[in-house]
Amino acid sequence: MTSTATTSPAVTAIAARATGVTKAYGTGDARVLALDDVDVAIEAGRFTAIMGPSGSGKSTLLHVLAGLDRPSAGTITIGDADITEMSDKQLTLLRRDRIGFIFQAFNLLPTLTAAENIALPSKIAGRQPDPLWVQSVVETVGLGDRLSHRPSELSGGQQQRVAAARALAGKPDIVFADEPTGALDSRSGEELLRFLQHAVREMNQTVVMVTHDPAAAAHADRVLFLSDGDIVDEMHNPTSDEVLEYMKKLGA
Ligand SMILES: Nc1ncnc2c1ncn2[C@@H]1O[C@H](COP(=O)(O)OP(=O)(O)OP(=O)(O)O)[C@@H](O)[C@H]1O
Repeated sequence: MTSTATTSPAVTAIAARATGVTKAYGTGDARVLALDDVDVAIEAGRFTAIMGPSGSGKSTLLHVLAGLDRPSAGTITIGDADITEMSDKQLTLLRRDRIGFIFQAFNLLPTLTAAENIALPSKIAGRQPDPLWVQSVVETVGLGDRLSHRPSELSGGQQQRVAAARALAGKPDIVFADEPTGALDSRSGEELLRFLQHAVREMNQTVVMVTHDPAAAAHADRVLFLSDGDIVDEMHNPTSDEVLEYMKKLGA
């Protein structure tokens, strides 16, 4: 017997969506199709990891979703906004006001303290961040008395946690992280991933992370697998071993 809808499916808000997204680089013989007709919805309040072999299109997908690069075809929405319709200026403002970024290189300003680095994006935007929110981000990131230190006085792991706190301080609609643990030792990487996990589970943030590391991907709620420019599969609440096995199947 097939059961008809006795319970309605949970309605999940979509933080970002790609529809029919293609990204080509170069022309003629040198043309590379980095993304080939990708459709994906990134759910709000969840931690999504993007994995795939080298050259499969992970960074390109992250960059077009985040409005750092424009697709050759297809549409990207952030919340209700179609960012592919936006002018460069509108896109810059959207990135500034609604998106948080964490890159492999921490990109902190060396002359500012950790606390000043965290506050900088809001300051540039002329916004007064919610002090209680910033306090909870800073407490969770566990930097304690290091907040008054400059980046050169912090370990790589501490610097990346400052960068993560900076990305979250403005309470963005979505945070994009490109290989955020790539330059960290495994213990520092684990601390950063726990912080991102906490930001999603306890603070209802939305995080999308590209990673090469199955152990990092296992911190996510959902892992998307890319191969040759398209999403070929996904896993929910995976273990590191399950992700590793699947990556072997993809020939990575
Ligand atoms: N600016 C560019 N110009 C030309 N080709 C590019 C450019 N950026 C990426 N590509 C090509 O697009 C494809 C996808 O690249 P992308 O960097 O998105 O893959 P990736 O999965 O993130 O790779 P990796 O894991 O090695 O970082 C590759 O073939 C790459 O060489």
